[in-house]
Amino acid sequence: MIVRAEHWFREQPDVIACQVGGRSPAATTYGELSRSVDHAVAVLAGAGIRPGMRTGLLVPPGPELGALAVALVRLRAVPVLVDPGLPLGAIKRCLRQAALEAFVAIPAVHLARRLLGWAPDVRVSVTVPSRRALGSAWPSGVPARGLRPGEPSAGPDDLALIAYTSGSTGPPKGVPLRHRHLAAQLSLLGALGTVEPGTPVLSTFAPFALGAAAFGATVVIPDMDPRHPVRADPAALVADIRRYRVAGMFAAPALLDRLARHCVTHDLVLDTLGDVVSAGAPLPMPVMDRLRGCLRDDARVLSVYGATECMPVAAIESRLLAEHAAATAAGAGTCLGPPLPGTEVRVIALSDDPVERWSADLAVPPGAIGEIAVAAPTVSDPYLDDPEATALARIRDGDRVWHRMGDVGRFDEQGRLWFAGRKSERVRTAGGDLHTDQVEPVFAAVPGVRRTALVGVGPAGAQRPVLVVEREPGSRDDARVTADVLDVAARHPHTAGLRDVLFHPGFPVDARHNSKIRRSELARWAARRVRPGRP
Ligand SMILES: Nc1ncnc2c1ncn2[C@@H]1O[C@H](COP(=O)(O)OP(=O)(O)OP(=O)(O)O)[C@@H](O)[C@H]1O
Repeated sequence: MIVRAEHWFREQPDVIACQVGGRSPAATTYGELSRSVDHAVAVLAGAGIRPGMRTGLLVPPGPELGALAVALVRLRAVPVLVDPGLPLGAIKRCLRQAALEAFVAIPAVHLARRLLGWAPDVRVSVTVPSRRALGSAWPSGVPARGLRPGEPSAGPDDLALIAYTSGSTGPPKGVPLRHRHLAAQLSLLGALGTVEPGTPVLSTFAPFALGAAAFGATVVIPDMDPRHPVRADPAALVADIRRYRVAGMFAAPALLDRLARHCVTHDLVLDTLGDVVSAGAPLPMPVMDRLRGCLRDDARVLSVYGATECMPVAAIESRLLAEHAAATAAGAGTCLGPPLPGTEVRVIALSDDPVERWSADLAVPPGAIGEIAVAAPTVSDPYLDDPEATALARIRDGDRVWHRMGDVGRFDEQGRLWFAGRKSERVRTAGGDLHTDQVEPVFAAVPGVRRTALVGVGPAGAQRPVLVVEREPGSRDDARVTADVLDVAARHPHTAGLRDVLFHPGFPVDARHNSKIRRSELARWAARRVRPGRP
């Protein structure tokens, strides 16, 4: 990754690497970024950052973050990236688990660290002034000492960074990624053809922005609070997309929906956008349709499937997704597309127990539903300091390792993978398991329904399925929506047993993408409103 970024410093010094959008725009070229990296290397090394040091990096998206990330990698330190939108207690837990030795952050984060007792063992602390150019605003008086000539750069097996899962089904888990994992991610991202040198790409997710810079793109950073991506102002996003002639965009489904709704209301077409990448959760069919309506006819919308532990696994373009719309609406799940090159996917029997070693009898018959398992060069190291979670997620197979995605899915006859829901969120009724993504899309077209979440109330094996509905703003009354939902439910064998419909004002969602519904939380909420078991 570092090698690739350095390549663009030399190759296209005058091309804009980072364009901060919004009301205080600022552009940084690759040449300027290169000088910022040199400066940051000198400052970080002078402050005492050494190879292998785990370094919390809590700096908002922008050229500073880019320069610091490259500088840390050049110093062979290990950046630790934590989602800023997590609850404070979860941030503390992540930082403690990472056993940080150094901390690079903006003043507000340093203040929080001191007040809340985050990362008490940190020996090196570096403050980055908020939203200012590194070169001018960096504290002076620090002994500048860069890399000594001949110092080795990071190799493929060296630890590159520590990321965290988004924590939508439990506490976030630490994911150590080596340089070879990142290289494999970038090569698959490159093959998707969405990021080109010098092309303006807008990203609402910092790691994708860093990845785009590795391709020499002009990364447009919108003025938004990274703690709440879904609250980003769609009018400001549209303004950035137009002003900087953005050709590619990365955003999670919930934010794409917000953007598309704004465009529909104001009759806008985003005619510079040729490529939109969505990831983090299924791209619901109504969202995809709405989004397509705001793009050029030849624009591509790619829904990418993967996880922090192995990204990307599969991808599907909206036209192919649309071909499966009827199947999805009938309860087949969401098509994820074929596995990407070099990524082997198998479907194994559903179980909540660890599986130590691979054996042939783990695989389900072709087409049957089970847990999605992946073996690929992108599969990360075991979880940080969490042998229990690792045992539940990894299967050894000679010199390979299978990563259990914790997702339920299947293959179709064309070798395409389908998503049925998350394993831990399946609803276990007396009549068998119900999978959330085979149920919720059935109700996507019911008037007044914005989205739904299937949850179970009661003990596993005797759970009562409850459909929780989030209404369209200003929509019809509850009784009519309920009647329509139950009417649609009665038309499909797998939903015919549904009796309970509840209305919720706003679903709890994950901190990173604000797109994954936190169904375990909704299940507790529902349990207070319906009686368990059959009436
Ligand atoms: N295109 C997609 N379609 C369907 N689901 C997706 C897609 N992209 C990502 N996901 C979901 O996101 C999951 C990966 O999310 P991530 O790595 O951010 O953490 P998480 O698994 O949600 O976190 P935790 O394990 O802490 O709950 C996948 O396993 C899958 O459930």
